[in-house]
Amino acid sequence: MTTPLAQVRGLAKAWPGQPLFSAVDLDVAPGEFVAIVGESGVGKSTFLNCLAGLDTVDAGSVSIAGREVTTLDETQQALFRREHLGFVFQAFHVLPHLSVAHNVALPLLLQHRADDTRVAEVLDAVGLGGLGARLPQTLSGGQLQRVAIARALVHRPALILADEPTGNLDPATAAKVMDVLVAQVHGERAACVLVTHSRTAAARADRVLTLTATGLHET
Ligand SMILES: Nc1ncnc2c1ncn2[C@@H]1O[C@H](COP(=O)(O)OP(=O)(O)OP(=O)(O)O)[C@@H](O)[C@H]1O
Repeated sequence: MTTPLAQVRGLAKAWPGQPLFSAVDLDVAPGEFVAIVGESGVGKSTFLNCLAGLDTVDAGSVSIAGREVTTLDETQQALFRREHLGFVFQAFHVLPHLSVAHNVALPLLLQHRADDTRVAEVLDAVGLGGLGARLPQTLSGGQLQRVAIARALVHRPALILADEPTGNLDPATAAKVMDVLVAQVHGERAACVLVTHSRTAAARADRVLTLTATGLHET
């Protein structure tokens, strides 16, 4: 059996006065695409943040690429994320004063691996070829979402975490974005955890799991 790229055991999380989930177990293999669905407010985005070390956990362990993420200090977590993770947030977090190409290049620049050819390649892949010199404010919401996706993929991360990446897109563009994610996962053997309310997007995953208060369940 392939060693999991991400392994979660007994994860539990509550906000003050608001228990979310407990007993969450998950294995994601390299080259595997997992979709997580579930009722609004159950804690899907929080779960992704826990995987990325962006939110603390109350119990359990998260191992990614053989490293126990929950025991790293903040600096170590930031370096770990930079190298191993690509994160597509619900809010795009695109930097307004940088060009589209510069925004997409950031993960490479942070690792001192500038690569204009790769930036052009991912912009092409998400249908934004030729828009690299533009400023984000001149793009539509759907185009900004694709900038965020290109930025999450540009450094070929081992694990892609995507929070509703097609939420702002029309069906045709959403399908194209899912094509890019699937190609990255299956072509580059990245692992991907996608959180979505879209049945169409979830259907592109290898496995669909439902998050409830008592864990992740096969659907
Ligand atoms: N930093 C935070 N501090 C306190 N409560 C929070 C925080 N982040 C999220 N929550 C609360 O935790 C609950 C779960 O939020 P989360 O966004 O993880 O759910 P979700 O399943 O992704 O929801 P949706 O499908 O609507 O996006 C919500 O009630 C939210 O208000």
